[in-house]
Amino acid sequence: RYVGNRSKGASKFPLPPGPRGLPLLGTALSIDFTKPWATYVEWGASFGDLIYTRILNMDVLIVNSAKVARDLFELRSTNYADRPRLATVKPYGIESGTIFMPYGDTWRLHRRIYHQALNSEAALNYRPMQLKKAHHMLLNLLDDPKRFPAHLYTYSSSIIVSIVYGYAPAPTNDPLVEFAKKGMAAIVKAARPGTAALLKMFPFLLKLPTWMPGSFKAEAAEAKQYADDFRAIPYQMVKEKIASGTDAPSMMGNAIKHNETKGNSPEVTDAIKNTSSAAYGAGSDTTAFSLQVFILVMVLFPEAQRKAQEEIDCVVGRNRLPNFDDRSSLPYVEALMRESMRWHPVAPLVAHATTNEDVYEGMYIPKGVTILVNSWAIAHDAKTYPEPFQFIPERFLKEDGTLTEDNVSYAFGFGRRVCPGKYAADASLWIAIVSLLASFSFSKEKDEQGNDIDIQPKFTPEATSRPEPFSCRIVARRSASDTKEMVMQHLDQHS
Ligand code: HEM
Repeated sequence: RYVGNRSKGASKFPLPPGPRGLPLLGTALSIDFTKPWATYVEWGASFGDLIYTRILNMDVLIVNSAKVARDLFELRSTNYADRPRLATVKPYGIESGTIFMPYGDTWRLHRRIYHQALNSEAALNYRPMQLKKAHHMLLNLLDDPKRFPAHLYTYSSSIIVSIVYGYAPAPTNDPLVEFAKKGMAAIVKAARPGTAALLKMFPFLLKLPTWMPGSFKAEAAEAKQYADDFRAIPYQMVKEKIASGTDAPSMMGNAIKHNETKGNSPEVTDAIKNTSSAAYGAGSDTTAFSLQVFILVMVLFPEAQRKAQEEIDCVVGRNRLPNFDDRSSLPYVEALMRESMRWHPVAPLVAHATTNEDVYEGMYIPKGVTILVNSWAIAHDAKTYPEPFQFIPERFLKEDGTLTEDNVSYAFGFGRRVCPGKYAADASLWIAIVSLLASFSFSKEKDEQGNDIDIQPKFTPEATSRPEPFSCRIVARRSASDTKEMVMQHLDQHS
C-alpha cells in the first residue's frame, strides 16, 4: 500500500478502495492489457468510481465516472493538471513536448502558443483549407478505397502541417508527412505504460547493449533521433521561408515573428519547436483514428448511415458537396459524429497527476500520484447511455429533433490539460464525415462466395487507440466518374 508523506490533517483518511495486488507486480496480472479500460470498469463494479491500485511499481488512481472527473479535474483543476513522470520520456527524447510536460511555467508558455493559433475564433480560419483537404481525401478514396486508413492519415496530418507550419504537403507520399509518420511510430512506444513501468523498475534495461534481449537502447535512440530532427528540421524550414518572404501564415511562423519582436528569447524558441512537434504528435493519429472508428461504425450500423445520408440528400441535395455552412442544418449528422466519438473514444485512458495531496469524499489522494481518467467508462456508462455498445445517434437528439447539451467533451480530455486543438479537430472530423457520407457508402466486404465478411471490432491498447485493421467496401454513391467530376469542380472553385 502507498506510503507517502502525508500531512497531519490528511493522515486519518483512507486511500480509495481498490484491488490488492502481488508484491512487485501489483495488480498487473489481473489487467486485460488488450483493453485495460474494460478491466477498470470491472473493478469499478466492486470498488466504485474512484479506485486506488498499484500496477507494477506505480501507484495509480482510476476515475471511472463523469461526476468524479468533473469534481476533480474541473472543480479542483489546479491540483489535477500535472502529468506522471514516465521513465521513458527522457530517453525517448520527448520530455520537452507539451503532452508529457509537468504543470508549470513552461507548460503555460506552450498553452499560450496553442491558444493564439487554435482558439475557437482562430480555428475558423482553417475551414477553407480543411474543406479542400477533405476533397483531396475523396479523390484518394475513389482511386484506391482499400487503403482508406492511409488516406485518413494523409488527410489529418496534412491539416496539421498546414496549421502548424503553413506547409502544403503533396496529396500522397509527402516527404515531411512520411518522415513525421515514422517518427510518431517510434515515439508512440514511449507512452506505453508497460514499458515506462519496466524502465522505472529496471533502469539498466536502457543500458543493455542493443543485441541483448530486453534492451530498450536501440528503440529509445531511434525515437530520440526522430524527436530531435522533428523539432529542428521544420523550424529551420519555416525560418528560411520567413527570411525569403515565401512563408504562409502558420502557428510556428506567427510565433517566430512575435518572438523576433521580443528579442528572440531562447526559452520561447524552444517552446515554439516543442509545441509544433507536440501538435503533430497529438493531432495526427487522433484525428485519423477517430475517422477510422467512424468508418467502422458505418459498416457495422448501416441504418444510422442510411439516415445520415437521407438527411444530407434532403438538405444539401445531390448536385453539390456539403460545406461548413450546412452544419447547423444537419443535426442527425452531428449526432452521428458524437455517437461515433462516444462509441470508441480514441483516447480511452487519459493520464494526469496530482500536484498536492487532497481529500475527496473522505478518501486520501496522495501528492504526485498518477490519476487515470477512464473516458471509455464514462462513454459506456449505461446510466447516461442505455445500451452503450449499440450505435444510437438519436441519444443526442431531443424529441423536437434538436441536439442535446452533451457534446461528448470528455473525448478531448479534462480541466486545464484539455486538448488545445479541439476546435480545429472538431471541424476536421465534421467536414470529413459529412463529405464521406455524401460521397460514399460503406459496407461489409464480401468473400469469394458473395457472403458478408463479419467484423469483430477490436481496438489497439495504446494511449491513442484505433480499430484493429478491418476490411470494408467503399463505393461511390454516384458513379465514380460523376463523383470525380463533382469533386474536381469544387477543387477548381477553391483555387
Ligand atoms: C479528434 C482529434 C483529437 C482528439 C480526440 C484529441 C484528444 C486529446 C486528449 C484526450 C488530450 C488529453 C487531454 C487531457 O490530458 O486531459 C489531448 C491533448 C492534447 N492535444 Fe488533442 N486531440 C485531438 C486533436 C488535436 C489536434 C488537431 C491538436 C493540435 C493541432 C491537438 C493537440 C493536443 C495537445 C498539444 C495536447 C496536450 C495538452 C497538454 O498536455 O496540456 N489535439 N488531446
